[in-house]
Amino acid sequence: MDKQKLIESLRGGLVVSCQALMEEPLHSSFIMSKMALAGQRGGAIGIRANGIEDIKAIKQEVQLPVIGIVKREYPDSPIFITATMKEVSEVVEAGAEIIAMDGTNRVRPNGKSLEELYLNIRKEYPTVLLMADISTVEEGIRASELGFDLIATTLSGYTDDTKDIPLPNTELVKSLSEQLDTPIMAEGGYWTLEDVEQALTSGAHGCIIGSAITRPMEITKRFVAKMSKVNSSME
Ligand SMILES: CC(=O)N[C@H](C=O)[C@@H](O)[C@H](O)[C@H](O)COP(=O)(O)O
Repeated sequence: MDKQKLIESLRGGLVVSCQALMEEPLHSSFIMSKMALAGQRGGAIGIRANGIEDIKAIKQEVQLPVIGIVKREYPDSPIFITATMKEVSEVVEAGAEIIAMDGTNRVRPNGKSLEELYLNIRKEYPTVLLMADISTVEEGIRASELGFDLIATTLSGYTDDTKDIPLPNTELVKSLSEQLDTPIMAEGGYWTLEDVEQALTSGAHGCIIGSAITRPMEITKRFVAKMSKVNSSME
């Protein structure tokens, strides 16, 4: 599929993020591939996944385009989503159609700038689609100026500058989609049907949902918290 067709195929649709890190109960490429299959059968138009093994397992199980990342922590930087060329190469090698990477203005590993990494990727892999995971309007604008194909609001709420902003941040979606032609994917903290309606009416190109669909421990916690509250109010 060519770049434009792939971007168009995401319009108005749901991407299911299938991720379980080492410390999570569902950590397993097999389980993630079945989560992806459930997403595909449910009508999702794409899958977001972390790590070579998960991406490969998912690509064997579903026919949907995959937005790939590699989460890895570095001692000299807070950036953990596809932070360097090493992770980019891993995502490409795993066969993901779209590479998502941190697009914030924070210090990157080895002191590299976002622009340096971006240019390097375009040189090495001229045909891949690139998604910038950003946290603020300024970062979204910068990512668009650099030439990213897609922007996602993934990191709003997860950086020092945005940690107090309530999620989902549909204001960020609205502001970016009003100012930019680059498609904006709503991602981060979407839990309800009203949230996705708000994302689309705010101009989102599509919506990426993880925890509310693929993290049963988090879903359980949410119900338990609500029930505890109700229980205490009835005492
Ligand atoms: C901040 C961060 O590390 N976000 C990650 C990015 O890939 C995932 O852990 C999230 O699940 C994903 O962004 C979807 O968001 P939510 O699970 O809230 O629907």
